[in-house]
Amino acid sequence: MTLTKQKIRKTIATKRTVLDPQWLEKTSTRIVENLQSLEEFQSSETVALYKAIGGEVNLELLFEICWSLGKRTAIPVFNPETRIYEMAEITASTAFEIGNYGIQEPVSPCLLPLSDIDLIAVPGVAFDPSGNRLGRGGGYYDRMLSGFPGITTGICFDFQYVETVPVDLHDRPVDHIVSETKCRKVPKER
Ligand SMILES: Nc1nc2c(c(=O)[nH]1)N(C=O)[C@@H](CNc1ccc(C(=O)N[C@@H](CCC(=O)O)C(=O)O)cc1)CN2
Ligand SMILES: Nc1ncnc2c1ncn2[C@@H]1O[C@H](COP(=O)(O)OP(=O)(O)OP(=O)(O)O)[C@@H](O)[C@H]1O
Repeated sequence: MTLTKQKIRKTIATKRTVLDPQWLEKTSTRIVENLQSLEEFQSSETVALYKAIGGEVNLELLFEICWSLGKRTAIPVFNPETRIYEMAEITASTAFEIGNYGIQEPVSPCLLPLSDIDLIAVPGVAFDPSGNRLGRGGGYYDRMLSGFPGITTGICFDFQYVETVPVDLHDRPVDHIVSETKCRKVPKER
């Protein structure tokens, strides 16, 4: 029997609340290193990252690394009119404020069309070997990714890599899953 989405969210959320901040930082650094070893990351000119909340892998280091490599970076920003997330460019001089769901967002977003983005680093509550992703439940990334032609890379700690994630029709699998121990390439559908 597959666990329901709600049940997996609860199990992982409990594990996330007890993470040691030092472990989280150290392990996030290893994940950032692993992500940099991906060929698709190396060849990307524009990458979308995220501003971490509640026990998520912290990608803060990666923004500066991207800029020093000449890559542009973006993060999701909430559009209150459409109630969907869009991508906005982030530079070293971007000013942030606390946005929707308590996540940092740029004060004056400079929107980037998804077609300008080569790779999206996707946060998740859990991922499975087929690249299926369980998110926080808003369906926001699912909606963004449904119109995205580029590479998607799931970002998680090993404890979030589970046997199976229940899938819905709208769920789009990611192309890779990067954790602290490895970069997993998701096998293409046969
Ligand atoms: N860092 C980060 N940015 C992101 C996402 C994400 O998962 N992580 N999103 C991914 O789509 C979008 C925001 N979606 C979100 C959806 C729900 C909740 C949330 O807190 N929901 C429940 C609690 C569930 C939980 O903690 O797991 C709540 O409202 O209380 C947060 C963000 C866009 N930006
Ligand atoms: N591409 C889409 N188009 C329309 N509705 C969608 C789409 N993707 C997801 N939804 C809706 O959003 C809701 C939440 O979906 P789901 O439980 O898969 O979220 P999630 O992937 O865990 O969340 P998130 O992507 O925000 O992290 C569902 O009611 C689903 O029907």
